[in-house]
Amino acid sequence: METPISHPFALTGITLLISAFVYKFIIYPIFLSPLSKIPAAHPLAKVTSLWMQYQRWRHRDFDVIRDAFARKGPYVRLGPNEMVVNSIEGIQSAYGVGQHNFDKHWSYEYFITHGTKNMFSSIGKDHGFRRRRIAGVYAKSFVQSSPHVRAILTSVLCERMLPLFTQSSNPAGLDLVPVLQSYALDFMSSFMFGLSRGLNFIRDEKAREYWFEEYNRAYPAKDMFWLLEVYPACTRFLCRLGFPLLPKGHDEAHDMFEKWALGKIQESEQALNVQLQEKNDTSPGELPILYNAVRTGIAKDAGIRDTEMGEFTPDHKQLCELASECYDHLIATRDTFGTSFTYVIYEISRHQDAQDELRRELLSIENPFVYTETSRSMPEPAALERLPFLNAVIKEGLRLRNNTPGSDPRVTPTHRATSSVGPVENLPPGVRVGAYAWCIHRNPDVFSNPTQWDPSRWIDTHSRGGVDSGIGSEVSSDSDRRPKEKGSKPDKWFFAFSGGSRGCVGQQTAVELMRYALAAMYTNFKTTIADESQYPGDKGFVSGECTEKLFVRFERLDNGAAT
Ligand code: HEM
Repeated sequence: METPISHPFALTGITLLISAFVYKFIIYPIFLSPLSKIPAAHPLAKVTSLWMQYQRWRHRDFDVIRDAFARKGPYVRLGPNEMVVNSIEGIQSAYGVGQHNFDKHWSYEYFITHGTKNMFSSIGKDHGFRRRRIAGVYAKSFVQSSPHVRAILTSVLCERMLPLFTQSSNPAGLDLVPVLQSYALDFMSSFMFGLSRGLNFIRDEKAREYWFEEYNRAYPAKDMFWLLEVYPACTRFLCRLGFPLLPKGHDEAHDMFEKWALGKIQESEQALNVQLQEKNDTSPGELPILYNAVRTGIAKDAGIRDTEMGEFTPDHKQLCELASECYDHLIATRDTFGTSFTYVIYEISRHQDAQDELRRELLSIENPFVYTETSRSMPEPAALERLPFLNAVIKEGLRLRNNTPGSDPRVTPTHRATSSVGPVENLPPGVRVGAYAWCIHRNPDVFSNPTQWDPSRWIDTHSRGGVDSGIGSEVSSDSDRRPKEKGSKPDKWFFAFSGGSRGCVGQQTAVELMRYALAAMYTNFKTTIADESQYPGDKGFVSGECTEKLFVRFERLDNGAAT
């Protein structure tokens, strides 16, 4: 009797199946795919994404990618459908604007909260639409001129942070990481909800510690592989089966933050309602700025006119959308600002000559930020913006310490048949493309002695004409030393805030916060490193568990006069 396998049709079928398999999974990716022209980080990367996923699981992904760039050049293949880039042309393709803007990878869906998308987790037109609602309140012109922003900054800086530095006479120093995280979180939460509804972590250490602990449960740096690379639903299912992939209390911590954010939204709605009904001038700092911007956007989309805003009451779905957006900006702040800014201060504290130069510059302005029991005279934003050295130390710090452990992945979009990334053409939709500012900022052809902290690389001593701090300024100055002109090579390669239409919406605010804090600190204090044994310097990332510590000594100067 004839066995099924010896039947000629069955044999042909199996042969065809094997041929199709070999073609699709071996011949096509190795020889025919547009990605086959890109050197692979590892031979297996040509045919399977498992090699890269294994590196991610072991937290070795960054190391293997950095080594691959060194060995293979600026375009490296990580899988049959994945590549990373380390050139400005590559970045401009993947992180560009408009037509050139790629979609975000699905892993960003992890940042959906309250069952609804926010700007960070949305793609395509939906993203642009959400971003337009809030871009105005993050614009430099708004941040620098709003009396509410100034009131919040004065309160957080002069009533919370500077008194802490003044009291910090311990020779063992003050751990700066949580303090600077708190500075940004206190400011941003007040910017969102109004000063009296914002966080107060600089003063309330216990509340801060509890929040940070829960945060690490909700966003466990070590376990993010499971949440970002394996579908969260699948991860949760495996956890329910008993696999300990996520820390205990992960879901509860998430729920706690969602409830907390929704509560703040309800408080802000009540406060705003009173402000709209009374039509009085809101006390400085009390307007829930971000909440109001998102709420106005939602109301306008629902057809409410400006004159009817007082009668608008968001329903539950709209309140969730408001909570999701505002809470996401707190996550963005927690994950980036404190770590990057600590590094800026770390380098200034290690380089006393640079610190003296910075202090001289800060004391040279018309209204220096001298802080005493009775005087809190904050300079105007433009006076700080035009200081070349102040802006240079910020930019140099951000050059060396800015990156998340991941590559902020994009994917070639579905709305066109093929895309190009730098010289690599004809990429089909769905190819994952990533980049690391950490690597981009250490290119020796762009940044001489790239691993050296050197703020002078951001200063031109001879140029003339309009001055641009390179972090969003256009101010004229009489000094011979000017920030590097916009469009210079290092400036073009500056990628700390990412780029294009999905670049950091909070960058002007972040830089403003840094300028003011540095002006306050270095006009009035001298800083030195007390203990850096638990600090990774420029080797670390932003986000993560923030277990790093940097102890800094603060020495009060006599009314800001340099010692
Ligand atoms: C030094 C501090 C900061 C750094 C280095 C930084 C860096 C970045 C980067 C690299 C991105 C792009 C991420 C991606 O493509 O996946 C981003 C996006 C974003 N950042 Fe920041 N950021 C900082 C501070 C802030 C602050 C203070 C806020 C507060 C609002 C903020 C809010 C955001 C938001 C909402 C996005 C998403 C933008 C969008 O999807 O259109 N960031 N940031």
